Amino acid sequence: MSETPLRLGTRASALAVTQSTQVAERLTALTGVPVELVTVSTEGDRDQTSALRDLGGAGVFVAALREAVVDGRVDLAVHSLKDLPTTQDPRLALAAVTVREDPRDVLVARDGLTLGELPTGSRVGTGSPRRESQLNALGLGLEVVPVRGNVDTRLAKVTSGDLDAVVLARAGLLRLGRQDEATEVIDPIQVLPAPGQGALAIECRADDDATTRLLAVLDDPSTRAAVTAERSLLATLEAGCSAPVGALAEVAWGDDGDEIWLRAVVGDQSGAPTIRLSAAGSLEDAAGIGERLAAEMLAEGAADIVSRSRVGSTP
Ligand SMILES: NCc1[nH]cc(CCC(=O)O)c1CC(=O)O
Repeated sequence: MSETPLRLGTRASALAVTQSTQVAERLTALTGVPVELVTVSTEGDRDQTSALRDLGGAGVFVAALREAVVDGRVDLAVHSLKDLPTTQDPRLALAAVTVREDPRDVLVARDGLTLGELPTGSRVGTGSPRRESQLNALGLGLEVVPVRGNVDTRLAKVTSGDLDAVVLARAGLLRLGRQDEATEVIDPIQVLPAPGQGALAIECRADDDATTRLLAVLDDPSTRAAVTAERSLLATLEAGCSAPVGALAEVAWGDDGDEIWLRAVVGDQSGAPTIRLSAAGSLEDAAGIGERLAAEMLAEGAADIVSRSRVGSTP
């Protein structure tokens, strides 16, 4: 092919490279346009010791990639949608939301154990306030231990005996071909995933019409509607990725066409009761469903919980 390749910016982690490669190959297969990967290093990758919330949340992974797109070093970037802030950067277009992978969390425990089989006092690793609060709410007496690092580092903590278990996104394990290491797929009735979990977001410059049009072939409208409901809930709660908020929207065929069913949880790390609610509506009203459910949660006291989880003074 003689065409100039599109430059796709990616982080260097195994998961980022895998998902960027999968998107690049699919884009080339569907459009014939060649794509080359360009590695961009981010503060979240360089600093492995600080807790994520001290670095400013998972948004640090996204910021450096976005800068590379904005200043033209690359033409597009692939993000895990759950890591994207809910405020859209006006310099960028969310050109595609890919078909969602399994959005659920999994447990990877020693000796093939499930959550219900882990003895009281078991050490379960997660750096996510959302996972921590929901695990605590199960009342199993688990000790939640903060962990950071890429998927491989976290899995190694179980193999080495450092931890009894870790909780991870199933989507990440599936993309890396390591899904068989999970010992339980956690039912969302127990632990709701992060808004956007399992979907990929593809961004390009807002003024780059040619790339925007090209990337549209990767967009999945029903995934986009589901994550729109989840992310509008998160935005209305004024919560970010470091808040103990889980949400899952599912699209199903109903009497009046496609319908969205949205479930959400606002948990509390200090042991206050969690708030769990759900709502349903039409696909076209995805954003409205999220906003109204968030308003209901705020009326039940979610505002206090969310504001206590905020990083420093950032809004
Ligand atoms: N928190 C980091 C992160 N961001 C995206 C994924 C992979 C899953 C996805 O694409 O949603 C992960 C790993 C994890 O949570 O286990």
